[in-house]
Amino acid sequence: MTSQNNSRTVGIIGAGAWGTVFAQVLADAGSQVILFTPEPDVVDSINGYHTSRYVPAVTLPAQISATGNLQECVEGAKRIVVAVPSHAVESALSPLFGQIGDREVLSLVKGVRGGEFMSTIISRTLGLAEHQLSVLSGPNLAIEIAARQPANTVIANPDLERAKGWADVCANAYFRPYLSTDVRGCEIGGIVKNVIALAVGASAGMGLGTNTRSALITRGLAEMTRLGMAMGAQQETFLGLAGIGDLVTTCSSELSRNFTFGSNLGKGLSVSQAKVASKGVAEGAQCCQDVLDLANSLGVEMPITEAVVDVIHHGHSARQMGERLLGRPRKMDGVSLQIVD
Ligand SMILES: NC(=O)C1=CN([C@@H]2O[C@H](COP(=O)(O)OP(=O)(O)OC[C@H]3O[C@@H](n4cnc5c(N)ncnc54)[C@H](O)[C@@H]3O)[C@@H](O)[C@H]2O)C=CC1
Ligand SMILES: O=C(CO)COP(=O)(O)O
Repeated sequence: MTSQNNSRTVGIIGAGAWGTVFAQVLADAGSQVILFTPEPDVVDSINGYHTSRYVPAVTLPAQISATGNLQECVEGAKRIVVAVPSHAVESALSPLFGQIGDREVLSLVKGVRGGEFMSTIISRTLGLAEHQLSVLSGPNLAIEIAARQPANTVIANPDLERAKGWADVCANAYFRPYLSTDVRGCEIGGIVKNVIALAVGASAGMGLGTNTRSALITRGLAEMTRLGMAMGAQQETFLGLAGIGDLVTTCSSELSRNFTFGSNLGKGLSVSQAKVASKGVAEGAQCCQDVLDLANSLGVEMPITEAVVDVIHHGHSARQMGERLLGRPRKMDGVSLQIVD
């Protein structure tokens, strides 16, 4: 099936859980959507049966088709969405360098690599002009949205008209975008919440309850905000959907791969066992070292992130993580904006 070359055709690169469900969001808002994935069984399943193993028990709208040919995905598309995991962004997009023209691009990716945010890497890899890329981030568990449960999100671009353009294309009866000019803040929120969800998941896996969860969410918000402020983000972003909103969702749901990954660690699985058990990419495990490196380069203190890195990369147990955080020196309550707290 090929896309129709009209103003409502969107090409999505990446047909995992979020790319596929976002295709449904766009189709329900009136677009034709063509998904690219290198997985032939997923192409066949979407084109032949309107189903995908990434979103079980969901029948996708007829306006969605799939292709294993990257050029076919983008050639008829008026707008382009990037929905691959952070580690695959460069390999997935590099064949398209210089071919996007003046079309608008939207990143759904939540990750950081080598000190660079996804907006920077995607823009460079595709050869985009300034502000051609918008970022979508918020409390958006794909499986809930697949069931058309109400969800809000944030679309960010320093040029608000471009963010509005994307909001017009994806707003529907159950999906409501808010707007922001704070791309960096939205990206930091979407990254750090995954790391904190690993810690919260680990505490849940150890059998700990809601007090521990609230403590980690609150102090996690402080870490996220400190890093964001040190990087020029706006403080209010972290009190919005892309900050506390996504943090609460990801730290509260067994639908979250990061929460589940952490929970498996808390139950005693090794990092490699937890990775095998994971039903999709857990970006927090992929990116926690990058977040810590970024924080260290700026002199920002992120004790929960540091403890997560020690579990993911240095063989610490979930129990050791808890002991270490509880043994820290006394602090003042509240979100201090001092980079060292
Ligand atoms: N699943 C969710 O609820 C949400 C996910 N996100 C973010 O969206 C991004 C993608 O996540 P998911 O779709 O959930 O991942 P997933 O783990 O469900 O699927 C990953 C997809 O990427 C594809 N892929 C891998 N390498 C590729 C390549 N080189 N070229 C093209 N496709 C490639 C795989 O074939 C697979 O279809 C992540 O950064 C995640 O944090 C953001 C919000 C919600
Ligand atoms: O970003 C998400 C929810 O907003 C998805 O979280 P997980 O990647 O942990 O499943």
